[in-house]
Amino acid sequence: MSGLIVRHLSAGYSKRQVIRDLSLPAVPPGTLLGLLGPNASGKSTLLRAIAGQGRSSGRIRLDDEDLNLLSHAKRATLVGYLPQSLPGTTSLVAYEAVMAACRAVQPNFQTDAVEDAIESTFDDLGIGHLALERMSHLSGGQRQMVGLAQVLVRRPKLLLLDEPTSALDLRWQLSVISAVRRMLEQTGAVGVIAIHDINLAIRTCDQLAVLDRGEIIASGPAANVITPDVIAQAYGVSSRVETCSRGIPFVLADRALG
Ligand SMILES: Nc1ncnc2c1ncn2[C@@H]1O[C@H](COP(=O)(O)OP(=O)(O)OP(=O)(O)O)[C@@H](O)[C@H]1O
Repeated sequence: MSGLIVRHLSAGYSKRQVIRDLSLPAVPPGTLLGLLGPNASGKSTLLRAIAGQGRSSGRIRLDDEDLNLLSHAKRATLVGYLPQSLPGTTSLVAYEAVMAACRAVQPNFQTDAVEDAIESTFDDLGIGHLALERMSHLSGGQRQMVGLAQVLVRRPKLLLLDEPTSALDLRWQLSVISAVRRMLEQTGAVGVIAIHDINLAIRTCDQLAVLDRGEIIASGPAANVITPDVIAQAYGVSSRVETCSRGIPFVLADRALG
């Protein structure tokens, strides 16, 4: 089967197992899975494990390839992973930072092809005006967008994004998510995104999975997953799930429980 399959995954750190025997719903090509869950529930640990970083065991298949059996270099060409931390404040300009990220993974890429890919990625994200700015002169949100460009430019078959909108204002959140969705639709790649904004996740992801203490407590389409019970269990919050004028559910968090 095509797309991403994650089954019976366990992952953690030297002194701490965070995820035990976790399975995700299958993520078909061209679609986006949103990972929700409270702080420390294991979202980053899960994304890192799928990216091949840190200790893990279990089955991770992408389009019939077992990612755990691939070399580090081959896996890096297929998987684009954006960690939660923002790119560093180097003296490189944004264009060079994206070029360096591209070359790190695909050193044999033709210069013309890399330049075309960088320009179209900057255009897709609407950040052409940042291309010649030094990374050290960019705001946190601007650096986050350049970090995303470093991943999207490689057109990976699997996109793993750890809170890619955490530093962005409302307009750039929408712009970035649209660029990600367009890339998935155009290339048939698969996306998994960890995100704290439940309402943004409902509107932009094809399916959701809610993590709590390293376990998936609900998964599937937003309408089935986002219920006051699931929100109370995961976040310890009393909430209402209402329906907007476009028929899309949205969450109003009322108060912390207990
Ligand atoms: N490098 C590390 N070494 C040891 N434990 C870690 C390490 N990184 C994370 N943890 C622990 O793993 C657990 C899960 O953390 P993780 O970062 O995966 O959660 P998260 O859901 O992404 O959280 P947040 O929403 O706050 O980013 C936490 O208890 C955390 O303390």
